[in-house]
Amino acid sequence: MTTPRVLIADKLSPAAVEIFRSRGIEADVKTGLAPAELRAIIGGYDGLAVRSATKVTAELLAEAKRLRVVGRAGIGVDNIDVKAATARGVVVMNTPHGNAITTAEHAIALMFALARQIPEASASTKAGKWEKNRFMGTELFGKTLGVIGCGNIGSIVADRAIGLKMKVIAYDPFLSDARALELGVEKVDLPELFARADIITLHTPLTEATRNLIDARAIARMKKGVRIINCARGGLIVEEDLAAALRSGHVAGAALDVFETEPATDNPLFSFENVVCTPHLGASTTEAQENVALQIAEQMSDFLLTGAVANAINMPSVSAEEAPRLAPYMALCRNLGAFAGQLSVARDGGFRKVTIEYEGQAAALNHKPLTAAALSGLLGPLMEGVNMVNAPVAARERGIEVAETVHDRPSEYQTLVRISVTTDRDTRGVAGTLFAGHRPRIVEIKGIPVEADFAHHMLYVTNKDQPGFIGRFGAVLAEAGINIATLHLGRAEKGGDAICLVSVDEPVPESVLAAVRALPLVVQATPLGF
Ligand SMILES: NC(=O)c1ccc[n+]([C@@H]2O[C@H](COP(=O)([O-])OP(=O)(O)OC[C@H]3O[C@@H](n4cnc5c(N)ncnc54)[C@H](O)[C@@H]3O)[C@@H](O)[C@H]2O)c1
Ligand SMILES: O=C(O)[C@H](O)COP(=O)(O)O
Repeated sequence: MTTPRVLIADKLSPAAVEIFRSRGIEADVKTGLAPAELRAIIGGYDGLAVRSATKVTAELLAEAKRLRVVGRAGIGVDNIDVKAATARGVVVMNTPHGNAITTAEHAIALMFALARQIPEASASTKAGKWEKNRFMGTELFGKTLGVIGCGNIGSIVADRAIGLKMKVIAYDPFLSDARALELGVEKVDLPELFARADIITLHTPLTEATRNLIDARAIARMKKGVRIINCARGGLIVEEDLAAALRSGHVAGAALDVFETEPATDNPLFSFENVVCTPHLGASTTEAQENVALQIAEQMSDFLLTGAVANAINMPSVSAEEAPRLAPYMALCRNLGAFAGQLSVARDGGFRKVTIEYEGQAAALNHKPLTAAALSGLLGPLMEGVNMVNAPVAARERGIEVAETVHDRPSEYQTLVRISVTTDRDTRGVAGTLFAGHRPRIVEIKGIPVEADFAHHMLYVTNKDQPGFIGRFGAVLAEAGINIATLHLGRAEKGGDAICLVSVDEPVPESVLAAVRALPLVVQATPLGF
């Protein structure tokens, strides 16, 4: 394996470089590059590590021919075109917990800053004004805090606010009653939160559903004198609507760490005295930056070196312990998928449904990545650059139904995976096992037992089980100078349907295939490659 190369494109703690290098990965730090500069060099890297500054766009990904992973040292991935990355088979991973406490603390700090006008009071005091009567604050004790988005950060904010003796109400469509009880928050719907909260704090990701969540209509439903804190993402608030509400006095103040356009150097909200601003500092503590840098470097290294996948947005997880155990199964599933895919495309042109069955030891494994591997093999004949990241999406986009069945019945084999593909004409199944615990081997084709290893060049022939086939078949290949490496036969019953799977030392030319197909007793012949 060539040494993987990673580009660190945003400012990360030096701990990240140390981790990459200690794992034998080449790491270049090039921050502040213009999009064109980044596009010009991205082709040389297997991994890209970013924070929120670098925009990982479809245009950038189009140049990233060798890229396998984008690592976000932080939480929000709205600066990464995850759909485009997925389509190109690039894993996107983040560090979901590394900066959560730090960001929650920033939200609490902003809440105090807002309640006591600390930034303004500090600036005035330092200017020698001693304006003791100008700054009259508001107590947080007993006030109602409305938390919108009660995930990792929102729940830490809630916990700290409860410690301050605030009443916490929360709106989050995915917050269960049990979790709300555990957190000590009251679960409410959005209109109720707007109507009751003295202070509102936002902790949702920026998605199409949350964009412009706080607009003029939402603000009109809030209490007069409400204060709003945003440590999540700029696009959650319509900034002109907030400015209008600050002007009218409906909103008493706002504290913003994030802005619709960043870097925010010229924003109409800057002119308000009762608006506290920080330059996207939510995650900026030494501790959090150390956490996310270490974590993303470890995750990316594990993936690039062992195939382990942690905290991926667009792929099932594979733990570092599982990765070596799953590796031979992934090869088995990919090859079985490729077998079924090549056969179905060659014979019928496409598939409608694929069923993947796991039996014996395979039944106890994490089968999501195995199914993804099977789909990547299956779709190989239909699309270029398919892998475990983009195959499940590609299958969905093509309307292919994917079913997984895990059997707990005793299996004839210690471990078995079977892939059945339904086309408009037929359903064909192929099953395989791991020989000696690691070597993928075919054990059944269309219900007919046959034992064969996967090989680079193979020829799959179905024929009538009658004397004379093997001699003629061998002669056709021999006349064409094609050496048979292995030959495996199977039949449904004496004199019935039979199959012949051979591995050969070179690809079988079309003229030879035609000669094989013309032989008496031959039903079909399909070249396969693995
Ligand atoms: N300012 C910063 O520096 C900084 C730092 C870290 C994270 N963030 C931002 O904070 C966001 C939240 O981070 P997290 O770690 O708590 O994420 P999380 O995924 O743990 O929590 C997000 C919560 O939002 C909820 N949610 C989703 N859609 C919603 C909707 N329409 N209405 C209400 N709730 C909804 C989810 O159910 C989830 O519980 C991140 O996506 C990121 O954008 C900002
Ligand atoms: O989503 C995040 O993790 C935060 O917005 C932090 O962004 P940053 O890494 O650019 O500080």
